[in-house]
Amino acid sequence: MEMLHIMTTSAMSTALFLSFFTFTLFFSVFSFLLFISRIKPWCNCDTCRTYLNISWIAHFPNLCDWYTHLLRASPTGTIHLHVLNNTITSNPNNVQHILKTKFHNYPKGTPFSTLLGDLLGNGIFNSDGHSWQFQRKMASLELGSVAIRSYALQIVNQEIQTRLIPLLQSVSNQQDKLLDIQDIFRRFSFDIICKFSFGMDPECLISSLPESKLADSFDLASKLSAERAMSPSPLIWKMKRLLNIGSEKKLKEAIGIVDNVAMDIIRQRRREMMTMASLNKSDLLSRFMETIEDDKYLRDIVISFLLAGRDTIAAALTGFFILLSKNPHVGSTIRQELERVMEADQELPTFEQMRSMHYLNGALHESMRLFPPVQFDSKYAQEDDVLPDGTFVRRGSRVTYHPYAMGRMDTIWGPDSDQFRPERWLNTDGVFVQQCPFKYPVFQAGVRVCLGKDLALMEIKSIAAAMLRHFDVRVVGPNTEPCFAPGLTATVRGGLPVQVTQRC
Ligand code: HEM
Repeated sequence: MEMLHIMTTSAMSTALFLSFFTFTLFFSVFSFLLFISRIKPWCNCDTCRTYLNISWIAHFPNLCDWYTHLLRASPTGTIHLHVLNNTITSNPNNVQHILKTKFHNYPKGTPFSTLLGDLLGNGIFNSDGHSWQFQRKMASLELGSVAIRSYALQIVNQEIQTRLIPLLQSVSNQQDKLLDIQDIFRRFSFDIICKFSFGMDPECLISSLPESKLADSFDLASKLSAERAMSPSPLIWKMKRLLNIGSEKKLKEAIGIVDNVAMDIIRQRRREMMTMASLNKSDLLSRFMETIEDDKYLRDIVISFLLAGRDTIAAALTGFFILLSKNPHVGSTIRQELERVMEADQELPTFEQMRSMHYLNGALHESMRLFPPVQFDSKYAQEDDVLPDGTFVRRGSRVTYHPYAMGRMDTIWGPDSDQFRPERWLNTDGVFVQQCPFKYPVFQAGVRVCLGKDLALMEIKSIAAAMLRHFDVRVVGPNTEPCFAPGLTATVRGGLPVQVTQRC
């Protein structure tokens, strides 16, 4: 009887496995046919051919430079990559249409959320509809509060004073000592965003510059998730994930490490909250914990913040120092402003002082115009639509707005669009004037505009002020015309070596 039971169970498992396998196979073939019927992998037009045989590389350092060239030449500021089923636009009216007027027709969509789903789960960055609305409401309340802004300023200042400045001092005035400043900014911003989100210090910027298992696993997981998008068909990475092989195996392991750290912190915080009723922590996790009971959901929310607030800041600072190195007069003008606004013995600016640094603000906005941290961003059309420039968008197709190209369009910024000119952002009284966000969607724009913009600008201004007051930073080597590595945010391939000299 026992034997019969075991045999029946085993036969049932085999049958189940076979049905699952057959279903997966049929589903895969069906999806593949659907996929090739929607996109045109065989398109022979000039643009698609150049994309497929990568011949753009002979003339442009980066894919985004080639797109910029095509978008500049297009009378509507819009192009179509048939093989990717992707409409790419640099037209501000189209951007306003996608991000605001017809927002509901252009969600992130399942193709995007599936790519990042294993890492981000249902976090704000990766969700649409009710889940997104709920998180957006909560996050904007929290991020808008005075308490959290002061907490953020306090952790930024502490990291600058106790880690960044001592580290730069230790390498300064040594002709043969080069520092990868991009790596330093990534370490800095990872420490900050972990403290801000989890109340946990990963100590990435301590003087020995240690390897951090969490930072490395998080990097690897973001990189491999983004690389899924480069796979010729989603079926390939999905199959690798099913079989747990190659890059998907590595991705699973990296996410496992991130998950373990995150869940340990969450459990530990719950215990602290239960045992110490008066525990008064200011980080986002503690604040969200008061409303959300599901620990997995909490993990997803906080991990989205790590992604949103880490590489973006490092990319913004890296671009800024590349441009300062080529335009030293801008650095001198910022220093004059710092001297005017701050006390002689003052280490770091206050919120009020930052608000009155109009030239610095202009210089930062100008550098993100030329080197936006998020170079492009895609949505998926839910229904057929026509963009304001007359471009037809088919249901289910991808639509991309391109801040990198938009920052380099003469039609938007005038014939000197390729020049780094902070004055562009100032009125005749020298006061900073915001540009239309649909012309400058560096922080996105419209309904899903970045929630961390003010915090980001505070962090970047604090670091820029501290570094410019104390040091001269000179980029060494060819990276003043950077080559970017593929990924979700702009990362200079091979890092950014600089020489640091302490100012008297
Ligand atoms: C220079 C720095 C930053 C830039 C350029 C930037 C840019 C962006 C962009 C382009 C998006 C839209 C992404 C998308 O929907 O695919 C976004 C969303 C978001 N950002 Fe930022 N960001 C920066 C810093 C930060 C920081 C420091 C935080 C958090 C403390 C943050 C929090 C968020 C959040 C929560 C969203 C999602 C908003 C939503 O979907 O409703 N960002 N950001």
